[in-house]
Amino acid sequence: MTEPILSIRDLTKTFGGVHAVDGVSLDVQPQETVALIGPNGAGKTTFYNMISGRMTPTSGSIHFEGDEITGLPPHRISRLGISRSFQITNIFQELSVRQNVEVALTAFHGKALSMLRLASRDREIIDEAYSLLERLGLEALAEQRAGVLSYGDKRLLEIAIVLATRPHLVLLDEPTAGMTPEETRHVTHLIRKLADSGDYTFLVTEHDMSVVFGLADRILVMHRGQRLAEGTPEEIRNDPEVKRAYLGEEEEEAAS
Ligand SMILES: Nc1ncnc2c1ncn2[C@@H]1O[C@H](COP(=O)(O)OP(=O)(O)OP(=O)(O)O)[C@@H](O)[C@H]1O
Repeated sequence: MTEPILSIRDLTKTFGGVHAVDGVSLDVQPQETVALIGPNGAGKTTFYNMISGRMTPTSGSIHFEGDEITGLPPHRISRLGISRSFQITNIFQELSVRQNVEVALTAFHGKALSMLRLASRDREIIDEAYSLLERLGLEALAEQRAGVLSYGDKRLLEIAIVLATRPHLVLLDEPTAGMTPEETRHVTHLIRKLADSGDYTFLVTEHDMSVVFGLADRILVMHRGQRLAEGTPEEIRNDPEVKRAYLGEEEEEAAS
């Protein structure tokens, strides 16, 4: 068996008396797509924030590619190869779709981030930008101003920008949140293709179960900060405890 790319042991975060994440362990193998799911307040965001360095764990450890990264600041973690896609916060609205990816690639390749550099039209960067846009199905929109893209296409551009930094592990935060059903299907299909290419390892949080079951090789279910279950989509779909946790949530909502 290969070494996990990400290895998390007994990760815990408490806020006062609240155990937001309570002793959760997880291994992610290279090229795997793992989904992290759970009802509202399960601790998913806190778990993610600890991996990306936005929050320091109360206890437990996180190893990435064999090195301990527990408690490192976000910029160090990102430099080591973990990238997190936020909801369209990295996009330069006034630049074209292509230029947005070129800026990310230029920064990644350590070249001077000037418009002059962009204007010089470095062949390597142009080719790589087009290849990324093609992988995200955005090549026809390459010359559009990013600000006029649909919400779904902006989220795809955000993923292209994240991939431009050649991350070894990509954290996708609800990649289809706020999308129409058609956009959701399209984005799920594209991420599945990226995952199937074997070039990426994904850790995904998502509320939409059709997306989770369409994407994940393995699913970790959290509930009230703890690990409730872990398994293949099939195992999770049929797990009575998982059903109960989600049904319980619906019953609570119905009663309130
Ligand atoms: N900064 C904080 N201070 C205090 N409590 C917090 C803080 N962040 C999260 N919590 C609590 O920790 C628990 C887990 O929250 P978290 O946001 O991680 O859950 P989640 O699974 O991401 O939920 P959702 O699906 O609703 O986004 C909740 O009870 C929440 O109120």
